[in-house]
Amino acid sequence: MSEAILTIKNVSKRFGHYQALSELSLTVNRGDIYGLIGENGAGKTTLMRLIIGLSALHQGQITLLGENAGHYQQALRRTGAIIESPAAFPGLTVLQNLTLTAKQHGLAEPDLIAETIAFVGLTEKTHTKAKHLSLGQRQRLGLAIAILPRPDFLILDEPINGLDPAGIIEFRQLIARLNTERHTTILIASHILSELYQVATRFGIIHHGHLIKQLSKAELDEANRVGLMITVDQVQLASQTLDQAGFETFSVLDDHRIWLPQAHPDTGHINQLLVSQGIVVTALIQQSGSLEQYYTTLIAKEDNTHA
Ligand SMILES: Nc1ncnc2c1ncn2[C@@H]1O[C@H](COP(=O)(O)OP(=O)(O)OP(=O)(O)O)[C@@H](O)[C@H]1O
Repeated sequence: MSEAILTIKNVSKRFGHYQALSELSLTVNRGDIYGLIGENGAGKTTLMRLIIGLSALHQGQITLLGENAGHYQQALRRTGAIIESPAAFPGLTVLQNLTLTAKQHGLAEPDLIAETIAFVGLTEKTHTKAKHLSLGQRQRLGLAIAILPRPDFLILDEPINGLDPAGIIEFRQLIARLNTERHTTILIASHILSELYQVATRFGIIHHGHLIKQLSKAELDEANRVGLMITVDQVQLASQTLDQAGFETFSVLDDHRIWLPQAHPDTGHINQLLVSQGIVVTALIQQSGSLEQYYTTLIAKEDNTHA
């Protein structure tokens, strides 16, 4: 069973008469890259601020790394966050900023700072003041500050806002490496859904302060009918061949077509496999919807229901 790193149960938050979050529940499991999606003002930042105790929780329950909000002892030490803007001091160099963070956390390992600077690709900028870094470099310095104490859990609010395409790809790769190499569980909010799709393993969609959907990437792909459509002359034989080759889930749609759900980058291999059995393959077509399409359709349905 998956271990929950963050559990949010029935959390509501009001600002005066304004209901920013309503009875919101979600779970982030160890190893997830959990993508939080929602339009401007949906409540993502409000939720992130509640999680790390920047804002007081009055209704509902938040459990972070086994401790309840309001009674955190170790949970915040094990959590890194970039919420709103990165925490670097503009007049300090990259090295000075990280030295300060190390002191604040009582970290004395001599190689940790240089390793972290290298991890985010800022070695050449070690002695450059934060205010002289480009936006992308400043974002990476913010990330370095957040990950220096090697947190188990990382919260990132719109970390790629304003970055150029190359900067976005670099940042996405850093997030993926943190997750695979350092096993960091990550909660990330972003409006750039095509990027979020590429990095996240689960998604939560917030709309007007409600969580309207939580789903895994596989469920999203299934809902979007992401998969491979194969058209052949002998559907029976093709089905047996795929079965024997270990393809577990596929459906025979009619006399000629087989549907393999989820993305299959190995179309060449599948083609070869079928052709080697004397099957004529007339088409192998990858079909894909997008997270953006899924999200806009869901929001439109939701708004219609409540119109
Ligand atoms: N301190 C506050 N006082 C009053 N209203 C607030 C406060 N903080 C947030 N809000 C309101 O709560 C709603 C949710 O804001 P929040 O910043 O969480 O949205 P968001 O999903 O992060 O949006 P964005 O994508 O624009 O960052 C907004 O309507 C905002 O104006």
